[in-house]
Amino acid sequence: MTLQTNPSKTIPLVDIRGLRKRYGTNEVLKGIDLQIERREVVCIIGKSGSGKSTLLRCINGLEEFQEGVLTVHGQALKINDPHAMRELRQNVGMIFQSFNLFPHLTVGQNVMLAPMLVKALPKAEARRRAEQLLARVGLAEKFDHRPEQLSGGQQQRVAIARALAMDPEVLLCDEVTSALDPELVGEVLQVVEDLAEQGMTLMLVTHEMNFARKVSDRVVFMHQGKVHEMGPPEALFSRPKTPELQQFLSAL
Ligand SMILES: Nc1ncnc2c1ncn2[C@@H]1O[C@H](COP(=O)(O)OP(=O)(O)OP(=O)(O)O)[C@@H](O)[C@H]1O
Repeated sequence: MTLQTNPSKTIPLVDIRGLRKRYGTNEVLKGIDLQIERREVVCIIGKSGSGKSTLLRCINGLEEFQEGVLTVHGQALKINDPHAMRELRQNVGMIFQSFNLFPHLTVGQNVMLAPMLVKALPKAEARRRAEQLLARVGLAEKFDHRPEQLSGGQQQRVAIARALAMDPEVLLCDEVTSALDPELVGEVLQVVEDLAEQGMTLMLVTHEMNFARKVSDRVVFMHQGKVHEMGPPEALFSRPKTPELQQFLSAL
């Protein structure tokens, strides 16, 4: 009898091995090894300049890297292969600090655009999906509004709906509340928390430590371009092992 294995059970959704990235002579990622399982919520923390954003940008192909292997859903990221990169971008959603909505389109059109252009989804279907997603982020009634008529928190929730419209396997969030007024942070974090509870695989770069503690399955502390320490949030925040993490946490 041959033993059948289920590849989706054995291969991490995101698999990063020996990743090195340089800007000129400045090595920003110095050999990252990190595996993210399906449905896992991983928060990445660390000082400014430790390479957190660069790591996320490598995962969705926005940045080239010089060494290492990065696979998503078992497919290796090949920056020079446009077909492979198109597939990757469908599997990996990303939300940035700035919302980057198209100002001349309505909220609904912003959410419908990529599925129609990239996935060739018929307009009626794209509309139905956009309506569902906007309802999911609590903005059903804003479908025909322009982005400028929305608060920053609402615009970020539209950006989340737009990323979800491509049905990504994993969603990368890069400091999604950093550009918001403090009173608008909570509504966006709540949407992200809901996604986590619904089983979305998430990688979040965040400075919101309470949030990281609450939603993460695992927290990764980056320091000088390396994964310096990682573990479950209780252990990492309450019993940091390295002086660098102790220092980082005590400076907050
Ligand atoms: N496009 C670029 N060109 C040259 N250097 C860059 C570029 N982007 C980032 N860097 C450098 O790479 C290093 C890591 O930057 P990165 O933005 O990944 O850090 P970070 O941990 O996300 O910081 P922050 O918390 O401030 O966003 C920094 O030294 C930064 O100056």
